[in-house]
Amino acid sequence: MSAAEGAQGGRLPRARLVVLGRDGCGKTALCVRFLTRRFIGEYDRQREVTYRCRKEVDGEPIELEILDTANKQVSGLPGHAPLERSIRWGDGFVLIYSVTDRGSFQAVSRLKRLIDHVKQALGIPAIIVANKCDMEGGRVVRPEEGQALASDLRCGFFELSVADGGGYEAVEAALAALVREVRRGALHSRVLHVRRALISRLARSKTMQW
Ligand SMILES: Nc1nc2c(ncn2[C@@H]2O[C@H](COP(=O)(O)OP(=O)(O)OP(=O)(O)O)[C@@H](O)[C@H]2O)c(=O)[nH]1
Repeated sequence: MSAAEGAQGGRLPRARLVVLGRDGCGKTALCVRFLTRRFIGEYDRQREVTYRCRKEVDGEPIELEILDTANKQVSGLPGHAPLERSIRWGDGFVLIYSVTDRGSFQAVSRLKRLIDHVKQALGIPAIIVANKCDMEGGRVVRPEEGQALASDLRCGFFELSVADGGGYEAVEAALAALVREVRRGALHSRVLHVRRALISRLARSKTMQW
């Protein structure tokens, strides 16, 4: 796991985050907002892009790689090979939908199931972001529905607008929560690793005594 590897190898800890969601829900806008603090209205992007940046979360520096997946991948659900490759690569996941698009909301459960399936594990760090809450007039997904889905899937939940004045702070808070989860997961696997090593060493020394 990259966050753990970095800490042990003396390099800056790293985490790989993957942004997943239906086309047009604001994946690129979210990434660009996080990286540049700006909201840029239109993008012409067909392929996935990986962004790299250094940030501080809770006063500790971290190197982030953020994969902005292409919409083609998500509409190809389930079992689309490039999407599965992206999921295998990631340590933590942003599942984003637009509150103005029920289809994007429905895609979140399918994406989460795919993550659990590809990773063959439960409790993979993931957050749900309900985007475009500035478009109250066009809202078709209520905040309670998003909250209920997040509790069901055991994910953090953030309703925000990437476009709004406070968009940067909201996106930063959401991604910081995800980084914390990734760090917790990395710590947990380090503890398990040490525990396994100790048990096997103990077993070996007992064998020698006999
Ligand atoms: N009003 C409003 N518009 C937004 C918001 N976030 C993104 N948009 C707009 O929604 C459209 C789609 O945003 P993108 O970031 O390209 O969405 P995407 O999920 O990357 O789309 P694909 O690349 O097609 O998968 C753009 O016109 C954005 O300007 C938001 O919070 N509020």
